[in-house]
Amino acid sequence: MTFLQLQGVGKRYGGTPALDGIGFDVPPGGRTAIVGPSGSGKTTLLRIIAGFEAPDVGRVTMGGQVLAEGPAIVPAHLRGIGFVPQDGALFPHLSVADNIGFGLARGMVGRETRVRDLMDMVELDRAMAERRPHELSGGQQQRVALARALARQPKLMLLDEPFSALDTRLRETMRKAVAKVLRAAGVTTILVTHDQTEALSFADQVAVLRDGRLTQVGSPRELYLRPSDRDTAAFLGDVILLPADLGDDCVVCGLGRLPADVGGRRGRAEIMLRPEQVRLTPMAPGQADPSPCQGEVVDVEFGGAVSMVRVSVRGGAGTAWSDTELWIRSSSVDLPAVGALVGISILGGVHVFDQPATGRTLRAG
Ligand SMILES: Nc1ncnc2c1ncn2[C@@H]1O[C@H](COP(=O)(O)OP(=O)(O)OP(=O)(O)O)[C@@H](O)[C@H]1O
Repeated sequence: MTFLQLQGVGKRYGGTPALDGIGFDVPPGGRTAIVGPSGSGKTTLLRIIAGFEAPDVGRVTMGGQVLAEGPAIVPAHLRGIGFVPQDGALFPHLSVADNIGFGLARGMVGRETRVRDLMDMVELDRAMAERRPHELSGGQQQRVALARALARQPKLMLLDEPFSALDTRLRETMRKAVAKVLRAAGVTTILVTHDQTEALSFADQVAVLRDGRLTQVGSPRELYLRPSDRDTAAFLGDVILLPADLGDDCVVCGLGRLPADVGGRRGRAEIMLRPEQVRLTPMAPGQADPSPCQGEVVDVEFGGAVSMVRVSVRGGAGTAWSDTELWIRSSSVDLPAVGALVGISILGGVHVFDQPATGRTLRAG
Protein backbone atom coordinates (compact mmCIF):
# COMPACT_ATOMS: atom_id res chain seq x y z
CA MET A 1 0.00 0.00 0.00
CA THR A 2 1.21 3.51 -0.77
CA PHE A 3 0.58 6.68 1.23
CA LEU A 4 2.92 9.14 -0.45
CA GLN A 5 3.94 8.70 -4.07
CA LEU A 6 6.64 10.58 -5.98
CA GLN A 7 6.68 10.19 -9.75
CA GLY A 8 9.33 11.67 -12.05
CA VAL A 9 9.98 14.67 -9.77
CA GLY A 10 12.51 17.11 -11.23
CA LYS A 11 13.75 20.56 -10.21
CA ARG A 12 16.33 22.92 -11.71
CA TYR A 13 17.88 26.05 -10.24
CA GLY A 14 19.02 28.41 -13.00
CA GLY A 15 19.46 25.57 -15.48
CA THR A 16 21.35 23.29 -13.07
CA PRO A 17 19.40 20.16 -12.12
CA ALA A 18 18.96 19.72 -8.34
CA LEU A 19 16.59 16.76 -8.75
CA ASP A 20 16.04 14.52 -11.76
CA GLY A 21 13.35 11.87 -12.25
CA ILE A 22 12.81 11.04 -8.56
CA GLY A 23 10.20 8.35 -8.00
CA PHE A 24 9.43 6.15 -4.99
CA ASP A 25 6.54 5.20 -2.72
CA VAL A 26 6.23 5.71 1.02
CA PRO A 27 3.96 3.19 2.77
CA PRO A 28 1.44 4.41 5.39
CA GLY A 29 2.79 4.58 8.96
CA GLY A 30 6.34 3.84 7.78
CA ARG A 31 9.60 5.67 8.42
CA THR A 32 11.60 6.55 5.31
CA ALA A 33 15.08 8.10 5.42
CA ILE A 34 16.42 10.13 2.50
CA VAL A 35 20.21 10.03 2.55
CA GLY A 36 22.96 11.27 0.29
CA PRO A 37 26.08 13.41 0.24
CA SER A 38 25.92 17.18 0.61
CA GLY A 39 24.26 18.83 -2.39
CA SER A 40 22.58 15.61 -3.57
CA GLY A 41 19.11 17.21 -3.37
CA LYS A 42 17.75 15.87 -0.05
CA THR A 43 16.47 19.19 1.31
CA THR A 44 15.06 20.21 -2.07
CA LEU A 45 13.07 16.98 -2.21
CA LEU A 46 11.80 17.43 1.35
CA ARG A 47 10.77 21.02 0.60
CA ILE A 48 8.87 19.86 -2.49
CA ILE A 49 7.01 17.27 -0.40
CA ALA A 50 6.26 19.93 2.24
CA GLY A 51 4.99 22.37 -0.40
CA PHE A 52 7.63 25.07 0.28
CA GLU A 53 8.98 24.53 -3.21
CA ALA A 54 7.29 23.52 -6.51
CA PRO A 55 8.80 20.88 -8.80
CA ASP A 56 9.33 21.79 -12.47
CA VAL A 57 8.07 18.38 -13.52
CA GLY A 58 6.61 15.29 -11.89
CA ARG A 59 3.83 14.46 -9.53
CA VAL A 60 3.47 14.20 -5.75
CA THR A 61 0.41 12.36 -4.39
CA MET A 62 -0.55 11.82 -0.74
CA GLY A 63 -3.43 9.59 0.33
CA GLY A 64 -4.79 9.72 -3.23
CA GLN A 65 -4.72 13.57 -3.36
CA VAL A 66 -2.45 15.20 -5.94
CA LEU A 67 -0.26 17.72 -4.08
CA ALA A 68 1.90 18.74 -7.02
CA GLU A 69 1.62 18.26 -10.75
CA GLY A 70 4.64 20.06 -12.16
CA PRO A 71 4.59 23.67 -10.90
CA ALA A 72 0.86 23.49 -9.98
CA ILE A 73 0.85 22.79 -6.24
CA VAL A 74 -1.40 22.60 -3.18
CA PRO A 75 -0.04 25.25 -0.73
CA ALA A 76 1.97 23.98 2.25
CA HIS A 77 -0.59 25.04 4.90
CA LEU A 78 -3.32 22.96 3.24
CA ARG A 79 -1.33 19.72 3.12
CA GLY A 80 -1.59 18.49 6.72
CA ILE A 81 2.14 17.91 6.84
CA GLY A 82 4.32 18.54 9.92
CA PHE A 83 7.88 19.84 9.51
CA VAL A 84 10.75 19.81 11.99
CA PRO A 85 13.72 21.81 10.65
CA GLN A 86 17.38 21.33 11.51
CA ASP A 87 17.56 24.00 14.22
CA GLY A 88 14.02 23.51 15.55
CA ALA A 89 13.18 27.10 14.51
CA LEU A 90 11.35 27.84 17.77
CA PHE A 91 9.96 31.33 18.35
CA PRO A 92 12.47 32.80 20.84
CA HIS A 93 10.00 35.25 22.41
CA LEU A 94 7.32 32.59 23.09
CA SER A 95 7.20 30.15 26.01
CA VAL A 96 7.44 26.39 25.49
CA ALA A 97 3.65 26.07 25.86
CA ASP A 98 3.00 28.88 23.35
CA ASN A 99 5.50 27.43 20.87
CA ILE A 100 3.79 24.02 21.07
CA GLY A 101 0.30 25.53 20.84
CA PHE A 102 1.25 27.97 18.06
CA GLY A 103 -0.73 26.15 15.36
CA LEU A 104 -3.79 25.59 17.58
CA ALA A 105 -6.62 28.14 17.51
CA ARG A 106 -6.43 30.59 20.48
CA GLY A 107 -9.99 29.87 21.62
CA MET A 108 -9.84 26.14 20.99
CA VAL A 109 -11.64 24.08 23.65
CA GLY A 110 -9.13 21.95 25.58
CA ARG A 111 -6.13 23.83 24.13
CA GLU A 112 -4.16 23.76 27.39
CA THR A 113 -4.85 20.07 27.90
CA ARG A 114 -3.73 19.34 24.34
CA VAL A 115 -0.45 21.24 24.93
CA ARG A 116 0.13 19.33 28.20
CA ASP A 117 -0.62 16.00 26.46
CA LEU A 118 1.88 16.88 23.74
CA MET A 119 4.52 17.70 26.36
CA ASP A 120 3.89 14.30 27.95
CA MET A 121 4.06 12.62 24.56
CA VAL A 122 7.54 13.99 23.82
CA GLU A 123 8.56 13.47 27.48
CA LEU A 124 9.06 17.13 28.37
CA ASP A 125 8.62 17.96 32.03
CA ARG A 126 5.42 20.05 32.40
CA ALA A 127 7.35 22.36 34.73
CA MET A 128 9.12 23.69 31.61
CA ALA A 129 5.90 25.04 30.08
CA GLU A 130 6.68 28.69 30.86
CA ARG A 131 10.37 28.62 29.95
CA ARG A 132 11.72 30.35 26.85
CA PRO A 133 13.64 28.30 24.23
CA HIS A 134 17.04 29.71 25.33
CA GLU A 135 16.41 28.20 28.77
CA LEU A 136 16.29 24.68 27.29
CA SER A 137 18.98 22.23 26.19
CA GLY A 138 19.37 21.33 22.50
CA GLY A 139 17.54 18.02 22.99
CA GLN A 140 14.69 19.72 24.89
CA GLN A 141 14.33 22.31 22.12
CA GLN A 142 14.01 19.54 19.53
CA ARG A 143 11.30 17.90 21.66
CA VAL A 144 9.39 21.21 21.67
CA ALA A 145 9.79 21.46 17.88
CA LEU A 146 8.46 17.91 17.50
CA ALA A 147 5.51 18.59 19.83
CA ARG A 148 4.69 21.76 17.88
CA ALA A 149 4.75 19.82 14.61
CA LEU A 150 2.54 17.08 16.12
CA ALA A 151 0.00 19.56 17.54
CA ARG A 152 -2.09 19.71 14.38
CA GLN A 153 -2.12 15.93 13.99
CA PRO A 154 -0.26 15.79 10.68
CA LYS A 155 -0.71 12.87 8.31
CA LEU A 156 2.94 13.07 7.37
CA MET A 157 5.93 14.28 9.40
CA LEU A 158 9.06 15.63 7.69
CA LEU A 159 12.28 15.80 9.70
CA ASP A 160 15.16 17.77 8.16
CA GLU A 161 18.35 16.67 9.96
CA PRO A 162 16.67 17.31 13.32
CA PHE A 163 19.45 15.72 15.38
CA SER A 164 22.50 17.17 13.63
CA ALA A 165 23.20 19.86 16.25
CA LEU A 166 23.16 17.33 19.12
CA ASP A 167 26.17 15.45 20.46
CA THR A 168 26.57 11.76 19.56
CA ARG A 169 25.02 10.27 22.70
CA LEU A 170 22.05 12.66 22.76
CA ARG A 171 21.50 12.10 19.04
CA GLU A 172 20.99 8.41 19.62
CA THR A 173 18.67 8.96 22.59
CA MET A 174 16.64 11.53 20.66
CA ARG A 175 16.48 9.35 17.56
CA LYS A 176 14.99 6.50 19.60
CA ALA A 177 12.64 8.83 21.49
CA VAL A 178 11.37 10.49 18.30
CA ALA A 179 10.89 7.15 16.54
CA LYS A 180 8.88 5.92 19.56
CA VAL A 181 6.65 9.04 19.65
CA LEU A 182 5.97 8.92 15.92
CA ARG A 183 5.29 5.18 15.97
CA ALA A 184 2.84 5.65 18.87
CA ALA A 185 1.12 8.50 16.99
CA GLY A 186 1.02 6.36 13.83
CA VAL A 187 2.41 9.22 11.73
CA THR A 188 4.15 8.41 8.43
CA THR A 189 7.60 9.98 8.63
CA ILE A 190 10.35 11.07 6.26
CA LEU A 191 13.77 11.89 7.71
CA VAL A 192 16.50 13.67 5.78
CA THR A 193 20.01 12.97 7.02
CA HIS A 194 23.57 12.71 5.77
CA ASP A 195 24.33 10.30 8.64
CA GLN A 196 24.10 6.73 7.34
CA THR A 197 23.97 5.16 10.82
CA GLU A 198 21.02 7.38 11.66
CA ALA A 199 19.24 6.43 8.43
CA LEU A 200 19.84 2.69 8.84
CA SER A 201 18.69 2.61 12.47
CA PHE A 202 15.74 5.04 12.25
CA ALA A 203 14.02 4.01 9.04
CA ASP A 204 12.33 0.93 7.63
CA GLN A 205 12.96 2.26 4.12
CA VAL A 206 16.00 4.19 2.88
CA ALA A 207 16.21 6.22 -0.35
CA VAL A 208 19.73 7.13 -1.51
CA LEU A 209 20.25 10.29 -3.59
CA ARG A 210 23.37 11.18 -5.54
CA ASP A 211 23.71 14.22 -7.80
CA GLY A 212 19.95 14.72 -7.75
CA ARG A 213 19.15 11.15 -8.81
CA LEU A 214 17.78 8.24 -6.83
CA THR A 215 20.38 5.48 -6.85
CA GLN A 216 18.52 2.94 -4.71
CA VAL A 217 15.53 2.56 -2.43
CA GLY A 218 14.93 -0.39 -0.12
CA SER A 219 15.11 -1.71 3.43
CA PRO A 220 18.19 -0.75 5.51
CA ARG A 221 19.38 -4.36 5.49
CA GLU A 222 18.99 -4.67 1.71
CA LEU A 223 20.87 -1.44 1.07
CA TYR A 224 23.66 -2.25 3.51
CA LEU A 225 24.24 -5.82 2.32
CA ARG A 226 23.13 -5.54 -1.33
CA PRO A 227 23.88 -1.99 -2.50
CA SER A 228 23.36 -1.30 -6.20
CA ASP A 229 26.86 0.10 -6.72
CA ARG A 230 30.14 0.71 -4.94
CA ASP A 231 29.46 4.38 -4.17
CA THR A 232 26.24 3.48 -2.39
CA ALA A 233 28.07 0.65 -0.62
CA ALA A 234 30.81 3.03 0.55
CA PHE A 235 28.33 5.74 1.56
CA LEU A 236 26.51 3.34 3.89
CA GLY A 237 29.60 2.08 5.74
CA ASP A 238 33.09 0.60 5.56
CA VAL A 239 33.36 -1.83 2.68
CA ILE A 240 35.85 -4.32 1.29
CA LEU A 241 35.88 -4.52 -2.51
CA LEU A 242 37.69 -7.34 -4.30
CA PRO A 243 37.97 -8.60 -7.87
CA ALA A 244 36.73 -12.19 -8.27
CA ASP A 245 35.96 -14.97 -10.73
CA LEU A 246 32.34 -16.12 -10.65
CA GLY A 247 31.59 -19.85 -10.24
CA ASP A 248 28.52 -21.95 -9.40
CA ASP A 249 26.93 -20.23 -6.38
CA CYS A 250 30.39 -19.05 -5.35
CA VAL A 251 33.16 -16.61 -6.16
CA VAL A 252 36.91 -17.21 -6.19
CA CYS A 253 38.88 -14.24 -4.88
CA GLY A 254 41.88 -13.31 -2.78
CA LEU A 255 40.11 -14.82 0.23
CA GLY A 256 39.57 -18.19 -1.45
CA ARG A 257 36.28 -19.70 -2.58
CA LEU A 258 33.30 -17.97 -0.95
CA PRO A 259 29.55 -18.65 -1.22
CA ALA A 260 27.65 -16.00 -3.22
CA ASP A 261 24.46 -15.53 -5.18
CA VAL A 262 25.99 -14.92 -8.63
CA GLY A 263 22.62 -14.93 -10.43
CA GLY A 264 23.83 -17.32 -13.14
CA ARG A 265 26.57 -14.92 -14.28
CA ARG A 266 30.06 -15.95 -15.35
CA GLY A 267 33.42 -14.26 -15.80
CA ARG A 268 35.07 -11.62 -13.66
CA ALA A 269 33.21 -9.24 -11.37
CA GLU A 270 33.65 -7.07 -8.31
CA ILE A 271 32.43 -8.37 -4.97
CA MET A 272 31.92 -6.65 -1.64
CA LEU A 273 31.75 -7.63 1.97
CA ARG A 274 31.52 -5.64 5.16
CA PRO A 275 34.56 -5.59 7.48
CA GLU A 276 32.55 -7.18 10.30
CA GLN A 277 32.01 -10.28 8.11
CA VAL A 278 35.69 -11.13 8.41
CA ARG A 279 36.81 -13.15 11.44
CA LEU A 280 40.45 -13.42 12.49
CA THR A 281 41.79 -16.40 14.45
CA PRO A 282 45.24 -16.13 16.10
CA MET A 283 47.78 -18.68 14.79
CA ALA A 284 51.04 -19.82 16.32
CA PRO A 285 53.97 -19.82 13.80
CA GLY A 286 54.04 -23.14 11.90
CA GLN A 287 50.57 -24.08 13.18
CA ALA A 288 48.13 -25.63 10.67
CA ASP A 289 44.92 -23.60 10.50
CA PRO A 290 41.59 -24.85 9.16
CA SER A 291 40.67 -21.36 7.82
CA PRO A 292 40.60 -21.15 4.02
CA CYS A 293 43.31 -18.48 4.04
CA GLN A 294 45.78 -16.80 6.33
CA GLY A 295 47.32 -13.40 6.69
CA GLU A 296 49.65 -11.17 8.65
CA VAL A 297 48.52 -8.21 10.74
CA VAL A 298 50.27 -5.12 9.37
CA ASP A 299 48.48 -2.33 11.26
CA VAL A 300 46.06 -1.84 14.17
CA GLU A 301 44.01 1.34 14.68
CA PHE A 302 42.59 1.38 18.21
CA GLY A 303 39.05 2.81 18.24
CA GLY A 304 37.54 2.15 21.69
CA ALA A 305 35.11 -0.78 21.76
CA VAL A 306 35.84 -1.65 18.14
CA SER A 307 39.18 -1.31 16.37
CA MET A 308 40.36 -1.58 12.78
CA VAL A 309 42.97 -4.19 11.89
CA ARG A 310 44.82 -4.20 8.55
CA VAL A 311 45.72 -7.67 7.32
CA SER A 312 47.90 -8.65 4.41
CA VAL A 313 46.40 -11.84 2.96
CA ARG A 314 48.78 -14.63 1.98
CA GLY A 315 47.55 -16.01 -1.35
CA GLY A 316 43.86 -16.92 -1.46
CA ALA A 317 43.53 -20.69 -1.78
CA GLY A 318 43.28 -21.82 -5.41
CA THR A 319 43.34 -18.33 -6.94
CA ALA A 320 45.64 -16.20 -9.00
CA TRP A 321 44.75 -13.13 -6.91
CA SER A 322 47.50 -11.90 -4.65
CA ASP A 323 48.58 -8.84 -2.67
CA THR A 324 45.15 -8.49 -1.06
CA GLU A 325 45.02 -6.17 1.95
CA LEU A 326 41.95 -5.86 4.14
CA TRP A 327 40.80 -3.46 6.86
CA ILE A 328 38.79 -5.54 9.30
CA ARG A 329 36.58 -4.38 12.17
CA SER A 330 37.47 -6.30 15.29
CA SER A 331 36.45 -6.24 18.96
CA SER A 332 39.17 -4.42 20.93
CA VAL A 333 39.06 -7.08 23.67
CA ASP A 334 41.48 -9.47 21.97
CA LEU A 335 43.24 -7.42 19.33
CA PRO A 336 46.08 -9.22 17.52
CA ALA A 337 49.50 -7.57 17.58
CA VAL A 338 51.17 -6.12 14.49
CA GLY A 339 53.14 -8.97 12.86
CA ALA A 340 50.82 -11.71 14.22
CA LEU A 341 49.75 -14.51 11.87
CA VAL A 342 45.98 -15.00 11.68
CA GLY A 343 43.51 -17.39 10.07
CA ILE A 344 40.84 -15.55 8.06
CA SER A 345 37.27 -16.78 7.70
CA ILE A 346 34.20 -15.08 6.28
CA LEU A 347 30.76 -14.93 7.90
CA GLY A 348 27.74 -14.90 5.57
CA GLY A 349 27.69 -14.50 1.79
CA VAL A 350 29.39 -11.86 -0.29
CA HIS A 351 27.60 -9.47 -2.65
CA VAL A 352 28.40 -9.42 -6.37
CA PHE A 353 28.09 -6.07 -8.18
CA ASP A 354 26.77 -5.82 -11.70
CA GLN A 355 29.58 -3.50 -12.79
CA PRO A 356 32.91 -4.91 -14.03
CA ALA A 357 35.79 -5.31 -11.58
CA THR A 358 38.19 -2.44 -10.89
CA GLY A 359 40.54 -4.19 -8.49
CA ARG A 360 40.19 -1.41 -5.93
CA THR A 361 40.05 -2.21 -2.24
CA LEU A 362 38.18 0.51 -0.43
CA ARG A 363 37.96 1.62 3.09
CA ALA A 364 35.18 4.15 3.38
CA GLY A 365 33.93 6.18 6.28
N1 LIG B 1 17.33 28.10 -3.70
C1 LIG B 1 18.32 27.58 -4.42
N2 LIG B 1 18.86 28.27 -5.45
C2 LIG B 1 19.85 27.77 -6.21
N3 LIG B 1 20.38 26.53 -6.03
C3 LIG B 1 19.87 25.80 -5.02
C4 LIG B 1 18.84 26.28 -4.16
N4 LIG B 1 18.54 25.30 -3.25
C5 LIG B 1 19.38 24.28 -3.51
N5 LIG B 1 20.18 24.56 -4.57
C6 LIG B 1 21.19 23.66 -5.17
O1 LIG B 1 20.54 22.42 -5.42
C7 LIG B 1 21.42 21.34 -5.11
C8 LIG B 1 20.76 20.45 -4.05
O2 LIG B 1 20.69 21.16 -2.84
P1 LIG B 1 20.06 20.55 -1.50
O3 LIG B 1 20.10 21.61 -0.45
O4 LIG B 1 18.73 19.99 -1.83
O5 LIG B 1 21.08 19.38 -1.17
P2 LIG B 1 21.24 18.54 0.19
O6 LIG B 1 21.45 17.14 -0.24
O7 LIG B 1 20.10 18.82 1.10
O8 LIG B 1 22.58 19.16 0.77
P3 LIG B 1 23.07 19.33 2.30
O9 LIG B 1 23.24 17.94 2.86
O10 LIG B 1 24.40 20.04 2.15
O11 LIG B 1 22.04 20.14 3.03
C9 LIG B 1 22.72 21.96 -4.66
O12 LIG B 1 23.60 21.99 -5.75
C10 LIG B 1 22.32 23.36 -4.23
O13 LIG B 1 23.39 24.28 -4.41
